[in-house]
Amino acid sequence: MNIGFIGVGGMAQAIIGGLLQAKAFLPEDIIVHSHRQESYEPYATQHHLMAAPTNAAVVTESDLVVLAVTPNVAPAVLTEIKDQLADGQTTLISIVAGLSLDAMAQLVGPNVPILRTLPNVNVEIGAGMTAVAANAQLTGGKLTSALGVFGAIGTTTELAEDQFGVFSALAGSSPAYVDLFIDSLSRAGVKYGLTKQQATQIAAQATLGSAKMILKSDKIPFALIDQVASPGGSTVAGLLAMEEAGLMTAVVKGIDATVAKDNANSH
Ligand SMILES: NC(=O)C1=CN([C@@H]2O[C@H](COP(=O)(O)OP(=O)(O)OC[C@H]3O[C@@H](n4cnc5c(N)ncnc54)[C@H](O)[C@@H]3O)[C@@H](O)[C@H]2O)C=CC1
Ligand SMILES: O=C(O)[C@@H]1CCC=N1
Repeated sequence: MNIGFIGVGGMAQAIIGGLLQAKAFLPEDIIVHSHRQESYEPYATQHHLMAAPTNAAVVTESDLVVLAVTPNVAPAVLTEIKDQLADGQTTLISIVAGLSLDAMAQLVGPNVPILRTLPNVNVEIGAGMTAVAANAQLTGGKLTSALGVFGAIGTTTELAEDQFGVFSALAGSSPAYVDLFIDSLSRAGVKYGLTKQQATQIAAQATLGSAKMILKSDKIPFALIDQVASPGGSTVAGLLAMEEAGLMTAVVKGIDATVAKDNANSH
């Protein structure tokens, strides 16, 4: 089984890094091509991957092909590789935000098995959160293989396509928002005399532990707050000050803006 990548930007590199770390694919079974030869060739050489000369060649060489280009060029790339996909032998896996199964089928034809996914960058360390939706052509062993790609590098969840927008905000974009939160905690630590490195390590480890607690607990996060906020203590003072500054409203507004932009870009 081999896997090709069309587009070798930030997200493709995160997936490839995760797959190599998980030993889900051998380096020589990973084929890459993207727009700029000067960036994908050195990347392929560095990681001992196969570099293909064209997008069409990636499809011809691959059992699974991951479309990892930005949404604005995805339709043109799908049109470019349509003939190589037409026999339905290669499974198309898209990670393109906002691009529906129907829109893809209209571009590549009705026989192609397609898995629409929305991974997040944490796949790079095997801790991804990926939404998946398969079309009717993707069944049996082909479906198992396609799902296995993301199962090897994190958690997957089957999702109705009309929920991909909110998923993209809560899982696809949220690593950036959590990074902002951790950096804000860390900056506050610097304000009180910690080094940035110390403060970041402390804030990141505390955030990781809290996420693990939430996943393990049968309580909602709001209930866990009360476990931390001692009566008359410092945490409740901090919580009230954060709320006065509008933390929850700011987060929900951020998600509203993310979902609105995803909707505007979707087809
Ligand atoms: N960055 C993230 O955390 C996530 C990104 N995505 C999706 O992943 C896709 C890629 O995003 P990024 O990696 O962030 O973008 P990027 O800009 O880092 O990578 C895009 C890649 O596509 C290549 N490319 C452009 N035109 C091409 C063409 N005609 N043929 C072949 N390759 C071409 C570029 O050279 C580059 O390697 C997007 O569709 C995005 O919606 C989905 C989930 C998370
Ligand atoms: O920013 C973006 O458009 C993509 C979708 C989810 C994460 N990154």
